[in-house]
Amino acid sequence: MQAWRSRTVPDLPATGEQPRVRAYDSKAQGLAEVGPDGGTARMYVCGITPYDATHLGHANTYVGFDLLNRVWRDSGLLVNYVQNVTDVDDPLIERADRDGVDWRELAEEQIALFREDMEALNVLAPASYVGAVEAIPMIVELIERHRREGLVYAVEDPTDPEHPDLYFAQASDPTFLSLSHLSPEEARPVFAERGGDPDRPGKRDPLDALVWRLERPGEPAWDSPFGRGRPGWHVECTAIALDRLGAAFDVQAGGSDLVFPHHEMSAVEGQVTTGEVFARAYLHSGMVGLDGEKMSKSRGNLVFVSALRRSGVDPMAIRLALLAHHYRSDWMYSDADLAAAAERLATWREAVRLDSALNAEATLAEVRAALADDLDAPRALAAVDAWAGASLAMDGDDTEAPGLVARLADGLLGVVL
Ligand SMILES: Nc1ncnc2c1ncn2[C@@H]1O[C@H](COS(=O)(=O)NC(=O)[C@@H](N)CS)[C@@H](O)[C@H]1O
Ligand SMILES: [Zn+2]
Repeated sequence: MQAWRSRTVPDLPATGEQPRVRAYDSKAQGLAEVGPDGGTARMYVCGITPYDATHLGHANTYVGFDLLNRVWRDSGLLVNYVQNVTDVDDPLIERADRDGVDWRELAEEQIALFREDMEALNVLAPASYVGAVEAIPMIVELIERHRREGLVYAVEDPTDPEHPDLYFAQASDPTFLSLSHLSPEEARPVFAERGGDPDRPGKRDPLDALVWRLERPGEPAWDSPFGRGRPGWHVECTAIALDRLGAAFDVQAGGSDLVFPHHEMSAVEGQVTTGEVFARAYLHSGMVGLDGEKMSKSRGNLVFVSALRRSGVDPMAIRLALLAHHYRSDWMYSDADLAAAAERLATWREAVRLDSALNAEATLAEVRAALADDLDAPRALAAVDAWAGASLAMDGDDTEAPGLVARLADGLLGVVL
């Protein structure tokens, strides 16, 4: 599937020894260096389920991990960034049914909107942007392999004997639950809340995840050696990541609501396939809320990037409103966030238009140090605030500085001044 267009990332001068970027790894439950010493960094950031796109929660997650992409590039690494689109799954079909539209059309229209929003927010496009539907052949191949190895079994469900759907046996990977650090008892309600079916009769373990749902009337279905049907959610990301990135890629990322079951399940299904870790680190962004509740499709309390853009809000102000909060923090969005961001944007733009200003090499070094420390964007923004404020208050004679800050704002923070 086609991704979107990315602005070129400006080159920035060296400022001494570059610190290796560290980020909080949910599995290790601590900061870990992420990415290789050299060569190509490999990152998989789970993509949208294409309806209600692109709300500020989605944007918070993609802008957050866009920083890692930019920091890696700035340190001289190439980046192989892969993102999926869950363009077939229960929630999408349910929404299409609710709105009386074809689920394919809904997906198509929402993916187009998502691409536009990502481009406007200056999020660098993934090298591979892969839809679940187009990935079905590789998903079927992976399930067939797991079936041959006895890792996937048909559920003999007395309440639904015609549909012995296929499930992945979590017991096949002893490291199951080591990503979320949940006990089976804690995991069970979370699984039920996020698309799982722990109470289905006939499963070997309540936490076993669906990998292939046999065709029901009115549901989309594709041929497979194990009957017409469609893929489960988690196996989609395992198949795409293994196909495009291979085993033990550097980072698997997404919002904190993906830790369990989604990333846990994708990881075990990947690990039993390759015998290696699925990802070396698992990074998760915090939840953006509105009026006291997490912004979510089910609640419908959503603020859309496209609506803000249509109302004349500069997408760079939206990006700055997001960057003002640490990517791992849960926070409540309010219009005040946007107003403050617009102010900051105006100040930065005024300062980079000065003919000369205060030297900005220390600012560049501070922004780099901040982002290398668990993508600390608020600290990076404060460094640029300090340079802009001081440069607007007194005459600086460095004619290179304004251009350098404009380039570092774009290259490292994705903020185009
Ligand atoms: N309120 C929110 N705040 C922050 N991130 C959010 C919020 N809601 C959703 N996200 C993140 O946005 C990304 C896309 O969410 S989604 O559209 O529901 N899609 C999915 O989770 C799956 N298609 C991943 S394979 C996920 O990483 C999710 O964690
Ligand atoms: Zn995913």
